[in-house]
Amino acid sequence: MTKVKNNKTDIAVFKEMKHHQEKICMLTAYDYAMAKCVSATSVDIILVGDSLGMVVLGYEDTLQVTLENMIYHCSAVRRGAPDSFIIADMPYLSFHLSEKQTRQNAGKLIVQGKVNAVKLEGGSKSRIDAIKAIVDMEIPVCAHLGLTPQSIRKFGGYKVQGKKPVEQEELLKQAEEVAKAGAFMLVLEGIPELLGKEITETVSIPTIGIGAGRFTDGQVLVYHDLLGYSDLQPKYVKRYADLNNNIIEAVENFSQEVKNGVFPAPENIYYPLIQQ
Ligand SMILES: Nc1nc(=O)c2c([nH]1)NC[C@@H]1CN(c3ccc(C(=O)N[C@@H](CCC(=O)O)C(=O)O)cc3)CN21
Ligand SMILES: CC(C)C(=O)C(=O)O
Ligand SMILES: [Mg+2]
Repeated sequence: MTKVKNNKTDIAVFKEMKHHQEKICMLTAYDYAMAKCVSATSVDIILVGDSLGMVVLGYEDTLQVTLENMIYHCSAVRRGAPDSFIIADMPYLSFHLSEKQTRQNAGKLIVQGKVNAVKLEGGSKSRIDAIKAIVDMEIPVCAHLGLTPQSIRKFGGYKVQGKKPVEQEELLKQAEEVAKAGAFMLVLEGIPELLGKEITETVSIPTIGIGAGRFTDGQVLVYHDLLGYSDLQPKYVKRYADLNNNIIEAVENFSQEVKNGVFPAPENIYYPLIQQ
């Protein structure tokens, strides 16, 4: 199988990857240092997710994240990953109120946040209109369906969506509609594996799953979750590192060495006095 050449700035690459059944890997990043690490890997897409409200800012949910928060973090991620394909989440209330505000906010993420594309949650009639308005501005849009975290008040918690046949039909219909509206990619979150497979086989655009099983065209996780750097452990997360505990151990070693005078050692000192 020939690997699709990925210059990481052309959205056509992702459609080709779907066509060649080459898995697409997406990961979140929220600042300069994280973006530098992620861009040093084979990860194809960096997502500046509104999950930053929870994992970086300590909010209870993603609803309080502002456009200014997103722009601030996007521009830091861009500085750390100058050549990567970066997608920014449109935060709650930034694409719900009017077409004019939707267009203005998407434009600000592109111009001030310096990202390549924006992502917005939902597939209702007004969300479809929002996707069309942004695509009309030559901005690539990634759609996001299923367990959309900005709908937590409506869902009454982070509950797997599309368990009932009527919900499955509705999600399949919405997936077709976001693709028809011009979305170039679709994130599927928190749905049964069979539905993730059906949607992926039905739509022409690449699907990226998080808690959507094995058959989506790619996978996305939250940086902190895969590194063991958050407390959240939903079923779909696999931990590849144990950062929380590693950090606590390292910081405790530092604190002990300060308290017992082991740090700083002579090699950490400018022009150390001769030891007596
Ligand atoms: N750190 C982090 N990771 C995420 O993936 C994430 C965020 N934050 N914040 C925004 C949303 C919230 N997300 C969540 C949060 C909790 C569950 C959860 O507890 N799920 C249950 C499923 C319950 C059911 O069966 O309906 C689980 O046990 O996995 C899922 C997604 C996904 N997003
Ligand atoms: C989990 C992904 C899909 C997301 O939307 C986020 O990080 O905000
Ligand atoms: Mg998000």
